[in-house]
Amino acid sequence: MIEEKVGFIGAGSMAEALIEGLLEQQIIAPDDLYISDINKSRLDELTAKYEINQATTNNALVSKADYIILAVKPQVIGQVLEEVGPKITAQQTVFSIAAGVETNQIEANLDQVPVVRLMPNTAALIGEAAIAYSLGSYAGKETAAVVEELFSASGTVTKVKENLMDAVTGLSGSGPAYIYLIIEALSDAGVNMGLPREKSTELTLQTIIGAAKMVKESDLHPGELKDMVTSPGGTTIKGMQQLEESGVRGILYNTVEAAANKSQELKKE
Ligand SMILES: NC(=O)C1=CN([C@@H]2O[C@H](COP(=O)(O)OP(=O)(O)OC[C@H]3O[C@@H](n4cnc5c(N)ncnc54)[C@H](OP(=O)(O)O)[C@@H]3O)[C@@H](O)[C@H]2O)C=CC1
Ligand SMILES: O=C(O)[C@@H]1CCC=N1
Repeated sequence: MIEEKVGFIGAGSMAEALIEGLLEQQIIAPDDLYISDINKSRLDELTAKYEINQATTNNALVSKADYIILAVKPQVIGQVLEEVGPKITAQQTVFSIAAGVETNQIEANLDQVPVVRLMPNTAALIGEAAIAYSLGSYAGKETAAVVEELFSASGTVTKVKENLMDAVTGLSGSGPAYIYLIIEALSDAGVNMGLPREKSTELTLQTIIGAAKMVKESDLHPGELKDMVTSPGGTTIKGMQQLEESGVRGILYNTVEAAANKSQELKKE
């Protein structure tokens, strides 16, 4: 367990996923975790649920935490930084999980403080997040080690150049939602063909988990694995024809591009 104190400004769904990951994996003791939020009922809910500390103001949290995680919406990051920036010292580290917000925008409100831009996803709740990060101008190897220490139990952690963070956001930050839609649609499709809902969802889930594990563990290209499923003149290739005719590849390109572009735009909002 780490000795440092961690504070979340913003107690929304992503903060909760990270908090649950940190506690579940025993990275930090509940007594060393602080949260603040303008929504008092949400704050009460999370502090009661996880038995963590509630800070009455964002600045009260800053006075307690070694690592400060900005988990508010991108649109309010500027106002939060104006409020807390003057109180943060170079002995602390600021993490921002806000989509689109660049480290230099954050550094502009701070005095030579190490800053980490982090893009997790909600699977942190179960230790299965895809997490990417980039470092600001005052963050070096020591800060990178802190990122690993804090978040590697919440999923995979990978460092990328900051100019790739919008792409990461469009792919893996938003990605769980795309997959949930696919799971729901496949389950519906099974029901449409007569399967009971429970069976259809169970079969859908295991198919997705199995296929993902095959790609991860077999070292084979997804195309080769697809070829192994498609018997000549069989059922799979007929299904594939439908997928290709629907333009599913282009739809996925466009989906990630649209989300990444939105991430780019958020920095200006
Ligand atoms: N959800 C996700 O899957 C992911 C989200 N992110 C990023 O995480 C951040 C949070 O997203 P998410 O958890 O979905 O959003 P939420 O809206 O669920 O959480 C944000 C919380 O911050 C509160 N808040 C607003 N203003 C302030 C303030 N001035 N001081 C303190 N708290 C405040 C909000 O209260 P109120 O609701 O009353 O405004 C809300 O409870 C965003 O920047 C997003 O880009 C990154 C990766 C994945
Ligand atoms: O939808 C959003 O803006 C956030 C960022 C990535 C996932 N959720």
